[in-house]
Amino acid sequence: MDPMFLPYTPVNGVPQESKLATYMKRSNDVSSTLLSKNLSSLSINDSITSSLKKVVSGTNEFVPRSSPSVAAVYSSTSPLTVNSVQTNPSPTPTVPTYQEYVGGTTYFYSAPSTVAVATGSGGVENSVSTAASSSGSGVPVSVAGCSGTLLDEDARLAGGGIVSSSVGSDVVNSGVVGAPGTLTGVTMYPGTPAHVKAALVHLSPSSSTAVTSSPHRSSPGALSSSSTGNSSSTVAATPANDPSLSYYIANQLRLEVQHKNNLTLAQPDPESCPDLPLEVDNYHELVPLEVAPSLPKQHSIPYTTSTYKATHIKTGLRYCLRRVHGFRLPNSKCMILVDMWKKLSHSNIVQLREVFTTKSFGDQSIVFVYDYHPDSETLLSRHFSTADTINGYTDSFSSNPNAPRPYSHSKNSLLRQQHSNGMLSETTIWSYVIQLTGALAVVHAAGLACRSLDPSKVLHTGRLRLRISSPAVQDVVLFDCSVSNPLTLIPHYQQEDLTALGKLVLALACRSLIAVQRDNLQTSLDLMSRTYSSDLRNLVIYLLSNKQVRSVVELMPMIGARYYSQLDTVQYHNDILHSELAKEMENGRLCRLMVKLATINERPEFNMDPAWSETGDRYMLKLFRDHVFHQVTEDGRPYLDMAHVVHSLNKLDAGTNEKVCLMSRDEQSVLVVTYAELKHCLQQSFAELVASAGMSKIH
Ligand SMILES: Nc1ncnc2c1ncn2[C@@H]1O[C@H](COP(=O)(O)OP(=O)(O)OP(=O)(O)O)[C@@H](O)[C@H]1O
Repeated sequence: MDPMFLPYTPVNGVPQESKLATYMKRSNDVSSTLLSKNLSSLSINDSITSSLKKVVSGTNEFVPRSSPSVAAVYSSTSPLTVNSVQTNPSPTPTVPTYQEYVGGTTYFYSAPSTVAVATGSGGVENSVSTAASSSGSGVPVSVAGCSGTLLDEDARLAGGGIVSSSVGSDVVNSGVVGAPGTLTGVTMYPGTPAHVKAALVHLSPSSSTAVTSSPHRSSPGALSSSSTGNSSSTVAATPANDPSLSYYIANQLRLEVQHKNNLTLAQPDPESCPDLPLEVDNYHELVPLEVAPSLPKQHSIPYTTSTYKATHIKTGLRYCLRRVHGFRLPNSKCMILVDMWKKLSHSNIVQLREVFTTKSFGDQSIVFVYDYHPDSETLLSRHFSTADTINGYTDSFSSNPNAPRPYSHSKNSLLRQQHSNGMLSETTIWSYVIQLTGALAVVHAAGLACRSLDPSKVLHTGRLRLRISSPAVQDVVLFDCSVSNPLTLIPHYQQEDLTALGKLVLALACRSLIAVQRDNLQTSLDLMSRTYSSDLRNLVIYLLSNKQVRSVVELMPMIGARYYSQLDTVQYHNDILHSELAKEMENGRLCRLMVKLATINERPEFNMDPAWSETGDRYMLKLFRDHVFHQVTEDGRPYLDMAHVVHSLNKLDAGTNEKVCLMSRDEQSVLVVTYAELKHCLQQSFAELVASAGMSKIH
């Protein structure tokens, strides 16, 4: 049986079942001197008035607003003026009370008898206005630990005020929600604001009943009243501000990220790749990133290569491993270049992490480890048709590149491929040019050369983002041992890079790999001029000319003002991502808060104390949890309002001085507490758990 519903046994005037008794026991420890000192300095009116001003003036917040209740009811009398005895001379007073937790002390105040029972749908405002008009009624009748503290069956029957009451089988409004004009510093959940209700009624008449219901604390009484049998949840939708739009990452971006996460987390399938080793050096969980080609591929290096996603054993991070089969490192001179590549970092280059040789694959292989970019695609597969995927930089016309061929054949093939692949926009091509020249500029400035700037070695990693992949492979695999200094050939390779870039741009403009074959160059340039600007043509001509020493820096003036539009696009996208990130950062913060609440609330046992989560500070947190998550409508259906949840958790996280009324599940007691105190309770309780778990800190 839930201890909440134990038979009534007054302890210091507080019903046992309210659990506030346990809370008060802690407060009893406070010395009487300290108590009287606290009491003399206590001025509820002041604090409430100030919080009232704050709330009324500053906010047109959605939920929850400060409710009237406590201060409105008890505003006109000194908190120390005990006159409840006048209203109820019984030794066990019959007026309802509320309690307030101030600086570690719980104060109990009587509700005015004139407030009486606020029943039905009108009860909310009735109770408030009545309470506000009853001067001299809101007085503390006792202090925690003092005898004569009130809250009993009679008081419950008397109802009203803050204390939610249940008379017979009637569901009685708790009278906690008030007219905005009578707001105090105490927060009670007021339900959906009037303007939203009106909007909802206007937009969807069928939902009006749902949103007009006042939310109530979950309570047995309330639940029993849902005899209509309608158990559906009520969702307080806010059409003007759809929560899914306002609280969470945009859908398209979410799908993108989710897809990338799925790929990142993909696990190896031992059946499809039985030969893959379980571990290679510091990496495991190898997943091939390319299907085995049916025909042997033409490579720019005379070795077979394979690409895998792998997980680092120690860090759990994912990497891309490029394995060159059957390669034996002739000497370690080329490692100078590897070290230079490892130090080079650019947003358009796939970062090289390390290079090692291994026999784990059953042969002598060399493995290049790169950053893993999920869902990336080579430009070859993205922009060139499958029929065209033989390496276009060799001759696809015949096995003999020197064999003569008719001009019309080449041109027709080009036109056919351009037509079937479709044209890329000039903006896209310039975007590619800007990114690739940016990468080349950094590589060349570092004294290196890419040596692999062809469509199969440029990755498209989403949203027009390019990265040059597989750096350093050629430097190692094609290393000429006869050269004493590996850096001497770099200027030559840099010139080759520029030629490769020219070919790539031309191929993209013609959407054909055969466009870059020597015999087709003129035709391709003509075709290109038909659609694209002369600037782009001049850029290609400059890159393909070999009469001069070219430099990537000289491409800048050709790109010109297009840099600005590229920069604008990138920054605009960055702004969007930032705002999405801000949303998710807030969600992460709330998630951490909820994790803390969940680890504390209803914890079955802690340090051999089964009641740990049910008493003291933790009890307040439990009531707060109910206040945030377990609101119900008048007829007992769940009342779901994301805004209320978010708002309440934010206040908890901020530890505001605003007060909130927390009601026990049996609706017999109400605890008035500030968010600051709740936050303190949360921190204390969680710190106890962390310490007990033997951990230093959890964020
Ligand atoms: N760093 C990386 N992160 C994620 N995926 C990658 C990475 N590098 C390559 N890939 C993916 O792995 C697959 C194979 O890449 P690879 O470079 O081997 O292309 P390829 O066309 O097969 O080249 P090659 O002709 O050299 O075999 C491609 O789909 C590519 O998108």
